[in-house]
Amino acid sequence: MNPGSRSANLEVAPRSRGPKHGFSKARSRSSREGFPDSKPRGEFSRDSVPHADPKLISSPQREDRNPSYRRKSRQYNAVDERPGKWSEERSPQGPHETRERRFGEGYRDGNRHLDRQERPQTHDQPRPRFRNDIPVVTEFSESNTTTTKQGSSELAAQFTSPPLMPGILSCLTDILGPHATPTPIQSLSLKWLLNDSAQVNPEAGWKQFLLASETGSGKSIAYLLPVLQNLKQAELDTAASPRSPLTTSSGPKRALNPRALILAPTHELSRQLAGFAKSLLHEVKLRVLCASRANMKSTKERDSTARQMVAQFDASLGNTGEFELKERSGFPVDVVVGTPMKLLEMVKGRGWDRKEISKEEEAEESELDNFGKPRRGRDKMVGFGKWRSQPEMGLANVEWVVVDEADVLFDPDFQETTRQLLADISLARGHPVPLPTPVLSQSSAVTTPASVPTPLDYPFNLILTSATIPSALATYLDTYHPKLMRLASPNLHHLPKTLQTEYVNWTGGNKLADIERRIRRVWAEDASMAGATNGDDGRSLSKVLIFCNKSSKVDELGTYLQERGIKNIALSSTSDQRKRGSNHHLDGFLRVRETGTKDSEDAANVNTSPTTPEPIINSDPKSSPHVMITTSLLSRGLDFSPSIRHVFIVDEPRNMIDFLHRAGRAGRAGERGKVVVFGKMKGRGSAKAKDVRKKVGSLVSH
Ligand SMILES: Nc1ncnc2c1ncn2[C@@H]1O[C@H](COP(=O)(O)OP(=O)(O)OP(=O)(O)O)[C@@H](O)[C@H]1O
Repeated sequence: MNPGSRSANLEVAPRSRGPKHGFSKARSRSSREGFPDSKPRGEFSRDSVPHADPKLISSPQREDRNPSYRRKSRQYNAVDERPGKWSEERSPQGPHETRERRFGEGYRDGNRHLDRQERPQTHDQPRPRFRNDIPVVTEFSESNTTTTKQGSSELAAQFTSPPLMPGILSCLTDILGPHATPTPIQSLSLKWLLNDSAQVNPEAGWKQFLLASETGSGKSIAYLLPVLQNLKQAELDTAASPRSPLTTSSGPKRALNPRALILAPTHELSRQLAGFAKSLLHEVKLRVLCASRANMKSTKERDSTARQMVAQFDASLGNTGEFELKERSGFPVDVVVGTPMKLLEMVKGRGWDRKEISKEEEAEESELDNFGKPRRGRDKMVGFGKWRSQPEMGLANVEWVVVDEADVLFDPDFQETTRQLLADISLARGHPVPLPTPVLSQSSAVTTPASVPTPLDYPFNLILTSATIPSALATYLDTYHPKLMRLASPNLHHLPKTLQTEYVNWTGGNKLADIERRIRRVWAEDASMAGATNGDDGRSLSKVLIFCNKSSKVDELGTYLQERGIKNIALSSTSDQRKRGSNHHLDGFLRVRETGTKDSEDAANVNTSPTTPEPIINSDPKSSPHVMITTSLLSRGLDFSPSIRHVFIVDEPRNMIDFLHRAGRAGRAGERGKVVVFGKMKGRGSAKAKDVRKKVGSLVSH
């Protein structure tokens, strides 16, 4: 810990003196691509923003000081928020339902809560009011933030200090290029997680960390490097007594006994993370499995077992022999990536969360669901024993757990599942922890303080990552993880520095036509830029990612653009493409890596060398989709291609957290990007619209 620390467990990386964003290589590439440097309309002057005190994120003084804002505020009134505008997002099912909606169509990934939103809703009950604005953390305030002047010298400026294993380092170099340097959050992670001497909890030996940094700042590498290196090192250390997952004393034998779990809110993100982890392991050969239900080629998901999953996983590797089965009876998978609900299903057996009912009840209930509708699919399976499958995964070997997008997975609606899994791991490892009953509310209070909550000391290393720390997560961490070491980048809770902001006014006519016009303008600018720089005939037309609040709007906009010759992919939680068992529905939009490795069914994104600009394949928007329309479903964690240089926010952001994540799908890894916020300039709701704009402005990096 730095001598100058005011807080015992929080460190913020010092501001880099090098490239502003810590992505030197990527930045030079984006410069080559000639992204316009001019300051966009509606952007606040970065100079007017005081340095990195997150408390000032919503500073009301900013626009007063900024003449640009006063001028622009006459032009843009941002967005309409008439009472009842969000009525479709409000749910008669109570706060659970409401929050599922608010977090973007719910992340329906094997998470039972999330399926509820798909059920028919009645509209005769009072609708709960939304809290429009979840404050973007006051947690990292000056009072407990260390600016680490002394600490800066201790932070890694290279990936070689502290040393990475040669195999991991060479894969990392393949991915990022030879000149890549760690981003601030990676420097912190290398210092605190990789360096064994930096034990935070020496008595217990288990580490608890939060990695918090803005979108696209490399949090995946920040946690993957220490986790993978540690796993490999442990394997080497026990080489004399070979690892034998099936011989653990506690718990029954399982096909899978991973040593690390990575939890993510969607299976799309799980696949991408699994693929990324694999790309770091070509040489050190640890085995990563993405436990995504949709991975299975079989449509009968009930028939899928861990054994089948591993078999398919092997098949997807093309029989390269890269990951050999070490024991005929077992599958030495080291890392399993998946949604908490999917992993729980593998641990407890599918159907573990269904209630047991009597035969009479069964007869009564089997035909109709709670809403009186005929049961279909999985919901039809009632009655213990008929639908419950055998557990497939053991947890006794788990020594590392990463909770990616921790603010979602510890959100009051999802934390029950996440914490159940963490408690199960603890139990399997012989150190049960209490499963706390109270769920923390959004406010800083505990809703049902049955007893004084006891801090959770899990018997494994726990890493939480997030680009945003809502107050609910801050409260949760304060309550249950007081010893957790918080590592934060200085740009936390701001938009990436390379992301510009632009406001577009609705013309007052057809909003869909306004959106179409703005898309065409993007391509016109691209074409003229390409023409001006290298005579390119428009091959470098960029792609546009559009976020709506509702599935119905996604479909409507998709159809409208399609009819006007703009091919697009409209994707919401209910889209059939999501069920196909791969990330192919995101093809052309996710970042592609160029090592020749096949993008396998279970998410293996291949490596890319940043020295080679990403190829623009079939860049005609008439023949291949250049527009993706979606909801917040795809706003979390996904590493979108640098060819997405524009994110359109066409519906009023539900809160600034959601906004940061949506906007952050562009401007990643030092690439230039632009977030275009559509809004209504005049008429009702202008006060709130100004408020939205003010808040967005205060997220701009300085
Ligand atoms: N040190 C680095 N130099 C250059 N590029 C990097 C570096 N670290 C990571 N990247 C690249 O940055 C991109 C974004 O990384 P990543 O997805 O881990 O960001 P993130 O912080 O997890 O974002 P989000 O909050 O949206 O999940 C990836 O393509 C990754 O390869």
